[in-house]
Amino acid sequence: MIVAIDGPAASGKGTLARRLARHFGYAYLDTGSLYRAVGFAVMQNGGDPADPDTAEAAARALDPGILNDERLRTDAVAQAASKVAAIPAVRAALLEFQRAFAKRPPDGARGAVLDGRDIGTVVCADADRKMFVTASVDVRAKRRFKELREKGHEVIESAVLQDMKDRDARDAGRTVAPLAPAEDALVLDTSDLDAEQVFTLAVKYVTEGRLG
Ligand SMILES: Nc1ncnc2c1ncn2[C@@H]1O[C@H](COP(=O)(O)OP(=O)(O)O)[C@@H](O)[C@H]1O
Ligand SMILES: Nc1ccn([C@@H]2O[C@H](COP(=O)(O)OP(=O)(O)O)[C@@H](O)[C@H]2O)c(=O)n1
Repeated sequence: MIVAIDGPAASGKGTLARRLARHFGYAYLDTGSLYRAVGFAVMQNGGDPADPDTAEAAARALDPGILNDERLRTDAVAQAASKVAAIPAVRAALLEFQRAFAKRPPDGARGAVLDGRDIGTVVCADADRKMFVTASVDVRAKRRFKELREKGHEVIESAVLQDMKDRDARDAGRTVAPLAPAEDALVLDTSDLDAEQVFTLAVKYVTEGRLG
């Protein structure tokens, strides 16, 4: 069973994906952390995340050991991630890792949940279940602001909102694998739903293949 979850920043995809994976005993891959790790590596070397050769080299040299590093979770790294993510050679370099994870999940798990921007459209276009989790940009910026504040980051709400708008525009506007719901995805607008309500809907959908 492959479950694909896509959506814009701070829509709640990671929260949902992690919980679904735990519930069903599936493996979980946060594909955004791959792009964040590439953006972070370029920044560490003082490079330009928008430079194709620099970003591709960082993607090819990616060390999966860094994927859970807290330093990837900043807004600056998110911006760099969305710049490297618009480069086709970077996406190509990361594709095989994601597909292999979905096909042969680690630890013999019987399924995999992947979240990102292009899982249902490109990485796992034949996924058994596809969801597109979204919410208004104001709601998403509030969620991310609260999350970053709780982690002790010094952030300004208006800057988080502006960063999110910039990133949404870059992710939806790029030519390769733009952010968009797959034709056969279940769209869940979580603007007025808490994480528990979203999880309940998603469990029903994964189990039954539909909501009605
Ligand atoms: N339905 C929801 N309602 C309110 N807050 C939520 C909801 N889903 C997730 N959150 C919170 O919003 C923040 C962003 O969620 P996250 O799952 O990281 O989003 P994404 O993976 O889409 O960027 C987190 O602090 C999370 O706890
Ligand atoms: N499958 C994916 C996942 C992330 N990304 C890029 O990586 C950036 C960071 O993704 P993320 O999922 O960690 O971001 P959040 O939604 O957690 O804020 C996004 O803004 C996209 O540009 C992508 O292009 N394709």
